[in-house]
Amino acid sequence: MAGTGPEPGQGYLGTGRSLWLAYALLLAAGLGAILVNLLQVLDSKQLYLREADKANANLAYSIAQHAQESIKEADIVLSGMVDLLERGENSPEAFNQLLTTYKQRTPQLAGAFVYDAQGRWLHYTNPPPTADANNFDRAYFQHHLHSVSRDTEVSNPIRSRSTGEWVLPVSRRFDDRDGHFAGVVLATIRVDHFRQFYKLFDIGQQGSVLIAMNDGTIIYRRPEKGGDTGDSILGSHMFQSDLKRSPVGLGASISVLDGVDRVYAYRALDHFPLVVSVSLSRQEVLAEWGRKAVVVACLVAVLVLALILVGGSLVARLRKRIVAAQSIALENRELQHLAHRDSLTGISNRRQFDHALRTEFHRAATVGTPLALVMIDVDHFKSFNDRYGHQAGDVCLKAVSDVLRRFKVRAGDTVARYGGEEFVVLLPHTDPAGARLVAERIRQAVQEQGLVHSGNPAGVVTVSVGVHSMVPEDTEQPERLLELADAALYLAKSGGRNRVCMAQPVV
Ligand SMILES: Nc1nc2c(ncn2[C@@H]2O[C@H](COP(=O)(O)OP(=O)(O)OP(=O)(O)O)[C@@H](O)[C@H]2O)c(=O)[nH]1
Repeated sequence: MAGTGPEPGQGYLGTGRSLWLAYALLLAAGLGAILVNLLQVLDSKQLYLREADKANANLAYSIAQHAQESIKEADIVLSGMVDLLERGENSPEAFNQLLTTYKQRTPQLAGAFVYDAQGRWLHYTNPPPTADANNFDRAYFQHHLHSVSRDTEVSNPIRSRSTGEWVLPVSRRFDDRDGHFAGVVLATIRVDHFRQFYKLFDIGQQGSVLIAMNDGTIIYRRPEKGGDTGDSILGSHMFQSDLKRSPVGLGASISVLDGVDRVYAYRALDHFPLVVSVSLSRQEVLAEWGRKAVVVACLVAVLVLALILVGGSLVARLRKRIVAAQSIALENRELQHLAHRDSLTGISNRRQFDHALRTEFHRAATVGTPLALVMIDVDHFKSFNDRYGHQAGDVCLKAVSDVLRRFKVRAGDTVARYGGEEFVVLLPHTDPAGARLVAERIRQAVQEQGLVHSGNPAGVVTVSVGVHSMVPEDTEQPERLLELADAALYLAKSGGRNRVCMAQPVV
């Protein structure tokens, strides 16, 4: 009987594919979770770096403002001094008193000084180191001596000759009544002023704050280890690259001074030749991110592992169930097959034949095609059993069924054991002449097998065959065909056996 479900092999194949698909989905889910997490972790890293950039930029702005204000205040002092000197209205004592007042009101100032056209000390807040002290050699003095500009000059940091501390010189020239160079006024800003301000900021253990001249000379740098006042930082990435592109910006590089990898913000001052920068160590900026990333990575790994383990075990269980269901289905199919087979001969049994007969009878009635039934009965089989034994009788029945099997040429043909030593062959689309031909061939084939049967006048096993073919009417029942074929078989038996008889036409 043709099955309705997939073949067992196909079933396993389909199941195998589904399971592989399930495993692949599990793997994809795991990989997807890892990927999403990786992207999130990378994104949060950028967030930390952006936050650091923002903090650096704000701080750089603040210290640039601070530096600018500090120098402007010193410049206001210088403007006042130049004004008084050029008007020549004050006595030396009053002028010195004025300088002292300026210094007290401007705490960032280390001192305020006036030098004549030869560099000699005229007025000062701090006394000269020697009686003949002269500042003609100072860079700021030389600048004003050779420049007609009356602008403020901020020069590279120097060690004060009066106090010995590092100072940032802010200076202007003053002229005599004829407009000739008459000397230089100088206000010095303590480098310590910047140190005190910069130590207020939280820049971590390895961050840095820098104020430098725009030729790369360090005014002050925190941390102090690795870059002193007066040293040059011109080789840094900020001076070599960033500042050439833009006066304000962000950057990241490994420090040429201490080898620390930092992210920084820098800013050139608007009115003075100074640059400030604030930087944070990349390692410190990303430390918290790194810790969180490790925790998240561990959690994701555990989750993915759990997903794979739980999912894998579910898929494995599913696999077992499917395999079990398939083997049950296979067994059922085998049982079903066995239920329709005759256990001795392996051909269809009576039940299967009854089913086929009903099906084909109704089909023939519907379509209007002939349906033939050939009934075969072994002759003198009782005597065969008696002579050769029951087992030999079984062998004989199998041999007859083997012959019949050969005559099942069409898919719709049914060869069945009807009972005992009686067999049937159901032939759809077969008219009486065709059915008779098949019946005669069966009879001959059995005889030609030459199975010795001394109880049979023919000397070998023979069969009697009854045949009937009809185009069933809608009103008729399948039993009608059976009755007529059986009647034909009776005729064959009563007519001497080993022959084929057709059913007599019914009037
Ligand atoms: N060995 C064996 N014998 C069977 C089987 N089924 C039925 N028989 C025997 O078949 C014999 C049938 O005998 P009968 O009905 O008298 O028919 P017969 O001897 O063939 O005589 P005719 O049909 O008139 O030629 C009986 O002895 C049954 O026991 C079977 O499965 N195996």
